[in-house]
Amino acid sequence: MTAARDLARILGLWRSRAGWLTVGALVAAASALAGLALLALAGSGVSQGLATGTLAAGAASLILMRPLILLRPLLRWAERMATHEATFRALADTRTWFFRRLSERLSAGPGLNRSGDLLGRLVSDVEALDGLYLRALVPMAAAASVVLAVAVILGGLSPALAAIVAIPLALALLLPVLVAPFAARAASRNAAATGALRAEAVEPLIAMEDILAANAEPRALAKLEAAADRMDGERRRLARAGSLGAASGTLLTQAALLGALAWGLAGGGAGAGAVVVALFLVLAAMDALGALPRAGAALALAAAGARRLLEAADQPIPVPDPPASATPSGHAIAIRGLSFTWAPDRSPVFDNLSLDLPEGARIALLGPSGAGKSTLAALLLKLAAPQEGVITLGGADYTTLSADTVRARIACLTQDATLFDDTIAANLRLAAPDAPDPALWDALERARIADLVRALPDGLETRCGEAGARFSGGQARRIALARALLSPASVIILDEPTAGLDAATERAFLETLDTALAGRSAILITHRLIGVERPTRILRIAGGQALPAMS
Ligand SMILES: Nc1ncnc2c1ncn2[C@@H]1O[C@H](COP(=O)(O)OP(=O)(O)OP(=O)(O)O)[C@@H](O)[C@H]1O
Repeated sequence: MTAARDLARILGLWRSRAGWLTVGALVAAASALAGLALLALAGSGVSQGLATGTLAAGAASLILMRPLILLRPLLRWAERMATHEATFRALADTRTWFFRRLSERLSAGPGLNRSGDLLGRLVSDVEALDGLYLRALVPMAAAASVVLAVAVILGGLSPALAAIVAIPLALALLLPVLVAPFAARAASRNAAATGALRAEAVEPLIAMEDILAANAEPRALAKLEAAADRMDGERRRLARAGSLGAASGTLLTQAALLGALAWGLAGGGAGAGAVVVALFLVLAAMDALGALPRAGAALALAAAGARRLLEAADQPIPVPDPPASATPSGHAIAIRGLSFTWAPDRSPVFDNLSLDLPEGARIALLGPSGAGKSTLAALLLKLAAPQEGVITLGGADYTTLSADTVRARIACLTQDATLFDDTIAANLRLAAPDAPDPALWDALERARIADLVRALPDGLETRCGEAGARFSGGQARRIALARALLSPASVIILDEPTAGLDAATERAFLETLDTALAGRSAILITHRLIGVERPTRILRIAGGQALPAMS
């Protein structure tokens, strides 16, 4: 039941592709019917030959067969083209939809899932959905039209013969829905095992240096092998359900074949000619029905994929947007009576915290590790929402502001800011897509990294490597800092901006903080001040409160 509901929701996502999907199914049905017509004509030719003692009597059928002989491969080709085109479009839509849903849900908070598992959902679970259309719905539509045509053709010759042949064939049509529940458990475990395998592979690959340094390679490999074994086991179980379906399909088509023969031998009314036609029709139907047992496993796999996608996509949004955003007047920030905990079973990070950041102010926020400095940044960026208290930006309550509105006014250099595997210019333009090159150089100058970039043969076009691997930690941090400084936002949060910088560069950057942040408000999150930052206020986060502090 849940499976049917999940699959119906996925089909709902594909609504805008209904045209392509319907054309694909219709062409597939036409192609199957052309195959049926070909063998029906062959059967009728042979039966006329049998009746007159010479195959020449079937010449009329042969003439009719000629266009079909050309049409059939043409329809097959068109079927492949149309069904695959429809699938590619529907799956592309699903991926975009899923990615958007994830981006709304994973911005902060306790990790929903391991990244490798989420990657699995985005790739293999979405791919499993192609089976819903390509391997289940399309073959089922084609087979149903063939069985219907067999019943109609034979019904014209003999209703009894039509019943004997069409009933087992119609039963074979039910195979996908009968096989799917048997395959469901294995399919769902297979999907989970595939996700786990990806997670076991992705995590060590991302952190390979740490794995090698700890001599933990054999352990990582053993976990990977165990996950692969689990996945293989489930795939074997799935294959068993598929073979059971295939055997039942063969049994049913043979029952139709033998039924027609037995009816003929027993001297059924319509004569040998009708039996020959019936035999040819069953042979033609076997082609279309042959795909159905696989359709059962495909349905189960698609349902398992759909469940995993919807499970992740339906997580509650940590900070829902209001239906329409208010517009802040200015960018002064005020926090009143804020209480926040990351999860109900965790101790609160803030308890009745109040804080003001007037326009143009620069607050230095100090506090021991784990005090909640980065959590405050997450709350100000609307990546998390307080359980109690009010935050306002330019006089507007955060609950009336969309995340986009807030993030257009508040930029942040997070503690673990990442560089992407693209050029330096593209990494910088994440913050300001239309910024011209001189603005990029200006931001790099302010972050004290322009000289290094200038010395690179490709300058701004130098690729950063995955997670900025091309650069040292401190260099990558300064490029990320330049990105934050490039942002046109009026409030900048700098979470440990000088982490990874040597003392001289740190001092040089902090001394120029005034120019770097000219005209903007700023929150400087740091463990310690070195005396050159010139903040307008210094606060210490401790015990869930922001208290005035001496540096
Ligand atoms: N995304 C998150 N999900 C769940 N808990 C979190 C998350 N971020 C922080 N926490 C928890 O909130 C508390 C405050 O952490 P936070 O990172 O805000 O401290 P911090 O003052 O920035 O520390 P540090 O100086 O070490 O960076 C910690 O107990 C931490 O475990």
